[in-house]
Amino acid sequence: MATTGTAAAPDTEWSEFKLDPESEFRVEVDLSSTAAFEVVRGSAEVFGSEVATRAEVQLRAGSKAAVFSWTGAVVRVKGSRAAEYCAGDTPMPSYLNVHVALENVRRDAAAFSTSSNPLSGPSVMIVGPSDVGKSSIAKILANYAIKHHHPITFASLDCADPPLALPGSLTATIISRPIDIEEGLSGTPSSTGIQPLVYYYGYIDPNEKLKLYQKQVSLLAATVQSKLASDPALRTAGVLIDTPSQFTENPALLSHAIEVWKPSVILVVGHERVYSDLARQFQGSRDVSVLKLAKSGGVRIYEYKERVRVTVTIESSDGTDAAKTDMTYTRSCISRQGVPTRTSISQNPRIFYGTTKFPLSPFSNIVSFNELAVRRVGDATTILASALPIGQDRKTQETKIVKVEVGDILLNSVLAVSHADRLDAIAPASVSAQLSQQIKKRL
Ligand SMILES: Nc1ncnc2c1ncn2[C@@H]1O[C@H](COP(=O)(O)OP(=O)(O)OP(=O)(O)O)[C@@H](O)[C@H]1O
Repeated sequence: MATTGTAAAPDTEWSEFKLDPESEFRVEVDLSSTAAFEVVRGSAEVFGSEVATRAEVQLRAGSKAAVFSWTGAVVRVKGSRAAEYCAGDTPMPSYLNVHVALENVRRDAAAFSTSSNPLSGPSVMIVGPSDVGKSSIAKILANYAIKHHHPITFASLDCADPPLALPGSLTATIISRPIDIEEGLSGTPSSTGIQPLVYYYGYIDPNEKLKLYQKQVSLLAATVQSKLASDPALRTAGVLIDTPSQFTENPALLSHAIEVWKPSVILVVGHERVYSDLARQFQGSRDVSVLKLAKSGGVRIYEYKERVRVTVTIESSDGTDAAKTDMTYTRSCISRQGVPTRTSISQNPRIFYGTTKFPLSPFSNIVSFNELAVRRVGDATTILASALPIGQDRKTQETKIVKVEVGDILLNSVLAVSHADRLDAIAPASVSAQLSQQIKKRL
């Protein structure tokens, strides 16, 4: 479909766009300022969340959005935009087909489940390289499930960009309301009142401490599965599992996650080789279906330069504009530049102060160091393999619990607050999702 819209207007004025049925309006906001859009007529959605008519939706600096309409709509936009256009060629019909198939499985699971033979809904793992729209597809499928009144479990194994916690975390949550368009999952209250489940891995690349990462993935899977087993509504709705791009590069990561999560559907987005490997592996299987999904043309890979500019903004932030900056860019920038993760985390005010719509009120809670027991998972010292005790290898060091002497070593560090009730249970325990302590302020 040809691009339609009004001629370039000043940032403060609305520009109107007419959307044909099954087309979407894509907008990329400038890195330095914000924008807003409104659905004037018709019905439209953003990643499956319906947009109210005549309600202004704010878009953060550097963010991208796709306003999709099944039946046609008129949208208008204002603010600083780097790009905007309408596209008629979208993979949304194929995403809807997947949803319909998942919905059939949910319906059958609910209809034929008995106490002696409890049936489960689909467990869907989404796999693909970086920037192909995996998280967006997970959101679309979650929102569509919620439209059918299914509270659904949403797990993210993407430790670089977890939707609900600090980078370095693996998370799972139950969502029963449409995902907030402006704030994402972190701005979507769970009407079930259940806190998100967070396991802290502490690095943004799963390969950095492979054994530790796999251990945390297994723990998250086991906890989610036991929750689903005890709750028929959640079990029949199933689970959506978003994964990091490294799963397409390191087969050990992918096969381990498949082993512990036991997905019934694997959606492969934008990666032929992984799709054909998995399709071959599960050929003829009645338990696992492997499907290939097309990447949306709207998902654009960020240029290295763009990512660097955003990081600079965050690091010199005073809590205003940078507070609205999307972590997606930060994360990629950190990994590319080799900047220590914790520096950028502690200097990103959004994590501690929230956003304009959902402000947080962090507070200091003075605790004597004598009352704190600080432990690090993994031995930071690099010991020669030949110097390790017999039967131990470097991998076992990655999950070792090491005592940390409180002091300067914690400067600029963010600590996870463990739910463990005993020190020797720290490793298998989840951590608090309500992390609002900035240790450096107290040192
Ligand atoms: N159809 C679309 N039109 C415009 N932008 C889109 C579209 N789909 C996704 N995006 C945007 O593209 C960016 C990348 O999408 P997303 O985070 O879903 O990809 P991903 O594969 O999960 O990335 P990563 O592996 O790096 O976490 C996001 O900013 C998202 O808002």
